[in-house]
Amino acid sequence: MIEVNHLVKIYKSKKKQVIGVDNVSLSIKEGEIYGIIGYSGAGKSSLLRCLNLLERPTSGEVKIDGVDLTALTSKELRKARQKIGMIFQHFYLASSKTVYENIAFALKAAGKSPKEIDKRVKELLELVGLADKIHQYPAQLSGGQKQRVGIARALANDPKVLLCDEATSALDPKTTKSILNLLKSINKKLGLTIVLITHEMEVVKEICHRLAVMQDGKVIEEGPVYDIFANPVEPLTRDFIQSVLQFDLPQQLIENRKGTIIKIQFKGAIAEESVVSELFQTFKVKGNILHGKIEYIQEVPLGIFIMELTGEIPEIERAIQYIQDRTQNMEVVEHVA
Ligand SMILES: Nc1ncnc2c1ncn2[C@@H]1O[C@H](COP(=O)(O)OP(=O)(O)OP(=O)(O)O)[C@@H](O)[C@H]1O
Repeated sequence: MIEVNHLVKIYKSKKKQVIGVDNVSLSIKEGEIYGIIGYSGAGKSSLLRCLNLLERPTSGEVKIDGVDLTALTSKELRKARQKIGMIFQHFYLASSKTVYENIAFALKAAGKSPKEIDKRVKELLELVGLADKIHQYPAQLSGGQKQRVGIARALANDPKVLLCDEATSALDPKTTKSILNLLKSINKKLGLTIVLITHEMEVVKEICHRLAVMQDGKVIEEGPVYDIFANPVEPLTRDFIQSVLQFDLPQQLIENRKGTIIKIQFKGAIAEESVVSELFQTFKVKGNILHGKIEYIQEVPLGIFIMELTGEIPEIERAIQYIQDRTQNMEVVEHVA
């Protein structure tokens, strides 16, 4: 659906040049929600804006449905852009126009008749749950409602792709969740491909299928969200995951313990099995859970437990082997002989 090949974006001024995107190649599948995460200045906006050529890449290709956007004439590009909707952190609604007029504007620009426009605006407002706000002005709406208008406007001309530029960053957590749920349901209902940039792992965890982590203009890690949560490779990726799943115990707490401290990660179906309770039935060890959490990522459980085991050393060793065999993912944090 979206192919990005060796994309480079360099901003040049008289005095210096800044690299926004540094040789990024990506492939985003049709119907997928694809997240791009990174700290401020990592190059997320530059990359996203190159996907619809709001920024023209310095070099490289952006193909949507096999068509290289960088090779189109401006007329062809205007047409191609109708298939790529975009929503923004600060909504960018026209303050002097009603909700109806804000959405109708996008349809008028695409040459639709007044009758078609009327029908479509009403359909879109139903879809985003704002039918009762049709004649309100943006100033009369909450942030979440404004973003719903932004989404309706972006969907007006039946795009195949929706680009979301920090679409929930200006919203409180509850409103963020409701906008993410709306995006999720649109993705399912319309089969829309969604690309979103964010600096919040919580957003990624909530709705993305795949993820790219950006740093200094480069994609440093990429893959299915579950796999990245379960096995982050790069330190920056671990940092982002820590913000959602606190895996580590304070060193002071570990130092005050007398037993062997182990960290177990349960992935997928095993997270729902009774490995821990079977452990205590099978071996003469005592266990003290110091930390435990199960998160659901794409509805698949990912569990983390940090436990202190006490008892005879050979029995602890057998217990550790048992957990290792069952989970294939266990680490001894502190071994106390
Ligand atoms: N129009 C521009 N002119 C010059 N430099 C730019 C321009 N836009 C972005 N940059 C630079 O490119 C780099 C990447 O910026 P970009 O906005 O893409 O990052 P980001 O990850 O989206 O950050 P943020 O989350 O703060 O928006 C930064 O060093 C930035 O200063």
